[in-house]
Amino acid sequence: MADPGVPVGAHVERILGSVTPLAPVTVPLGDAVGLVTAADVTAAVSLPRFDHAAMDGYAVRAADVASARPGAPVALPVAGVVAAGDAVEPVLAPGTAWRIMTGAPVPAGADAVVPFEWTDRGRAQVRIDDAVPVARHIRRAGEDVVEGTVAVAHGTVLAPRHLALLAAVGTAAVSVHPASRVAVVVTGQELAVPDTELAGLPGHIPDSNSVALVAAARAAGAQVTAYGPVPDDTRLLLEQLALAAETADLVVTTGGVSAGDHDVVKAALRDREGFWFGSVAIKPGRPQGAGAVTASDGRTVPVVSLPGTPVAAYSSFRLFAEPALRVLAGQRPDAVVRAILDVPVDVAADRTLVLPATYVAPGRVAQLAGHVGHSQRLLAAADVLLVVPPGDAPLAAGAEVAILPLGLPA
Ligand SMILES: Nc1nc2c(c(=O)[nH]1)N[C@H]1C(S)=C(S)[C@@H](COP(=O)(O)OP(=O)(O)OC[C@H]3O[C@@H](n4cnc5c(N)ncnc54)[C@H](O)[C@@H]3O)O[C@H]1N2
Ligand code: MOO
Repeated sequence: MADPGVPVGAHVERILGSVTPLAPVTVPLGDAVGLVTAADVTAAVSLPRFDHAAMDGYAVRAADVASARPGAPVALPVAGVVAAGDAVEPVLAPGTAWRIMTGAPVPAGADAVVPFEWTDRGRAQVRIDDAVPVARHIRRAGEDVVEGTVAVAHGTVLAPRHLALLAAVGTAAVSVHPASRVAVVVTGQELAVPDTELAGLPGHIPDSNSVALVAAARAAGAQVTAYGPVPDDTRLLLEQLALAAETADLVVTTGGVSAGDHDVVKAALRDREGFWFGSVAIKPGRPQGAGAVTASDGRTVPVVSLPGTPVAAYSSFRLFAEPALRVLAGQRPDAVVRAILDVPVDVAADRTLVLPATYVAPGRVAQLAGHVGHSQRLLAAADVLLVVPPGDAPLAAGAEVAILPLGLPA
């Protein structure tokens, strides 16, 4: 009877056991997109920084124009003009108006802005056709963010909107966990780099795992270096692994982890302290390995060893390597996304199934027809992978299921 394998969650936990967030660095906002804040960021200046006009028009005291009605206007002398960027601190005397542009500081003493459309746009004197309530068309200092309060919290994945907010509250640089460095080491003497002329090389196939995993790690925000293909030789593999660990925060290997005569990754690492090779209760992706090596500078570099079969390599990367990348980046390891099944799916009693599926409507997914376990064509055609945990009965239409989205992050 085959080993049922350890549960998916237990294997994730094993990997995360040797992963800690990367030490924070301070980077300019322009370099921070996609990185995670390592501390709360407080506002250096309020937003808005000062009371400013929200419309082009006239700053007034609301009381001075309270009697204005269409047909019974009020006239006020215009004391001056202030535009956005004028380095002035104007003062409004009672019974006067300042001509003011959107974004300009509201003169002290004014408490409302009358838009041009309600006036004759006069320059020396202005006719105001209607009353305005106090505070109308003024954006108050600090009404959005008050100086000294938290603008962006610790643990935020910095998107363009967060960077804009940080800039707006006077922040030029931010403390973040740096982008992780991932080494992808593919193994297998059958592998040829993709532009190799295969005609004279019977038994060889294009290396697609390097392409997939380099791109997947980049899409997850990592800086990636590819090593290999490494032939089935433990000495060469250990050399490449040691080299890879020197400049990586995580090493991902593919191939050579099952039961064959040439399963080089397992042969090279299985007896090392801290390494584990065995079965995970999942299909595809049953044979897996994990451990850590020590770089020459003393860093512990986690190693995630994925099976070579391309669909298993990709889905295992998403399930087992990405949580480690999230932790390195300062995020929570899990990023569970769910969808509703449009049609039932079979489950397995003893293992998680990973199945290609497409969206049939927003939030509703259906397994792709013709699933044969290792089809790279179906993986490429899918929108999501269903992650169906072990169970006793098929999951019904309408049931919620965890998914791995396959699109690129927005
Ligand atoms: N006797 C057993 N045989 C196998 C078992 C088992 O339990 N007992 N498990 C099977 C399962 S499940 C999987 S998955 C594979 C995983 O094997 P390995 O990780 O050792 O991978 P390889 O043997 O190196 O390769 C498997 C397959 O994938 C192709 N491959 C590998 N690397 C690449 C690449 N970079 N690009 C494209 N294709 C690649 C390789 O040529 C093989 O066809 O083991 C089963 N066997
Ligand atoms: O576990 Mo493997 O099912 O062929 O990826």
